[in-house]
Amino acid sequence: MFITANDPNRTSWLEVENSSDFPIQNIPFGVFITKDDVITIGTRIGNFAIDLSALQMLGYFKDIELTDDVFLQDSLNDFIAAGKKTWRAVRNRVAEIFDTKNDTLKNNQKHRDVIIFDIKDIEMQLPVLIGDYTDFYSSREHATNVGKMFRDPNNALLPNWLHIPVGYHGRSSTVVPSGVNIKRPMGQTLPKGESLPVFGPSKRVDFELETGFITTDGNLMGENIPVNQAEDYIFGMVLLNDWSARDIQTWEYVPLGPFLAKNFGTSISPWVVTLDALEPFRVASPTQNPAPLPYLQQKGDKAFDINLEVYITPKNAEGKLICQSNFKYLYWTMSQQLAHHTINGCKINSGDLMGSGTISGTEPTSFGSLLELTWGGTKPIEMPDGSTRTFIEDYDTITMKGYCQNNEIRIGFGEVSSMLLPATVTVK
Ligand SMILES: O=C(O)/C=C/C(=O)CC(=O)CC(=O)O
Ligand SMILES: [Ca+2]
Ligand SMILES: [Mg+2]
Repeated sequence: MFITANDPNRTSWLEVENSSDFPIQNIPFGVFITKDDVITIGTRIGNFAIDLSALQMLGYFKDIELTDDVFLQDSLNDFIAAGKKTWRAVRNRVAEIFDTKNDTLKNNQKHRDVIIFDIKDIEMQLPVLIGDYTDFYSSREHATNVGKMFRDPNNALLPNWLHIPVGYHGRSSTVVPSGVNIKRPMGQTLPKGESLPVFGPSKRVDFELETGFITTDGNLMGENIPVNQAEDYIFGMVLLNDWSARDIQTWEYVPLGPFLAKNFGTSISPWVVTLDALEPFRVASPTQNPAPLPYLQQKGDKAFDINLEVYITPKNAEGKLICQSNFKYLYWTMSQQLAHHTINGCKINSGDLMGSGTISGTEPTSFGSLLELTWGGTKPIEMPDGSTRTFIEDYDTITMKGYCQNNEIRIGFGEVSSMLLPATVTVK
């Protein structure tokens, strides 16, 4: 089916500012609650949230094969399970309904009243019920920087890294949407020069600039998803902040990898931007040398040109843009990550979340974590209020933004923005 929703010349009868991340060509999916406490699946155009369950009930999706109440849900899981043809049909239809040339809904005030909400009048929720969360480690620059600091500056990249999209299984219970604040974790750390650990609040809380992709059911247990079909099983992408406690991490990670340093909070942006919407921004990923094993060899361009930004904002003070990176820098693609994840027969479900791994580029201003930006805390960042940062302070807000832009359209993700709260000691 043709992706008519991507027509760059289409305009909407809903007002959309030029700088908006959500023109009529985006049509992301999310879950929101209205002032009347109705929870529903919706989309967004400009600063308007659109209730898809109301559109379905009022007959606007009549000829699309959909189960009853598929949008009157508190998660996207069932809709995602319906598969790519259905997502595409719904996006195409939403584009038609809100097209300037179509005045059916435009002229029906009764329908408009129950379908369209000002974005200020709704509250975004976690878009999916996340069964499993996996986090990859796919930026060569990030892996090299961390390897230099944590291990051996002369052999920064471990020998498996150029052959395997390395990852670890994370924890879905603490994945939260933008706006939910994160508490500084307590834990064990090994003070410098000591041989015994101490217990207390982490002193090195960090962010990791990542994106995440959300899957649909693609395989049975014991089967794999081939690399060149993997995109059929990717519903869409979000921005992701993998909050990380570096002091807890360095002490605990040997030999099984991150554990408590990374499962106290993972924040995601609430609107899932479909791969279909990102199609105009498809680009090549970095050349891979050595060539990966055949099951990881992909045909065609599998990366997307997504500009990424990170801001740090102290309480009641001016914020600062501290990182500018791009999704296209990643060495391993989402297709390779999904193919690798399933090559042993691991089952992927509708609503699983896969983190890209920290997205760093070659320039120091493109490093995707404070660990790298301040080089292990040795190069503090100056803030507009005169204070400095090595790691995140209590009441700092971390905001990540992401958008694609060409000379015709802008497709964005909005933001993921959350504050770090002080630790509370719950263990006596
Ligand atoms: O190299 C290590 O020991 C650990 C690296 C990380 O902290 C990275 C991680 O969570 C994966 C990523 O975001 O790239
Ligand atoms: Ca990470
Ligand atoms: Mg995390």
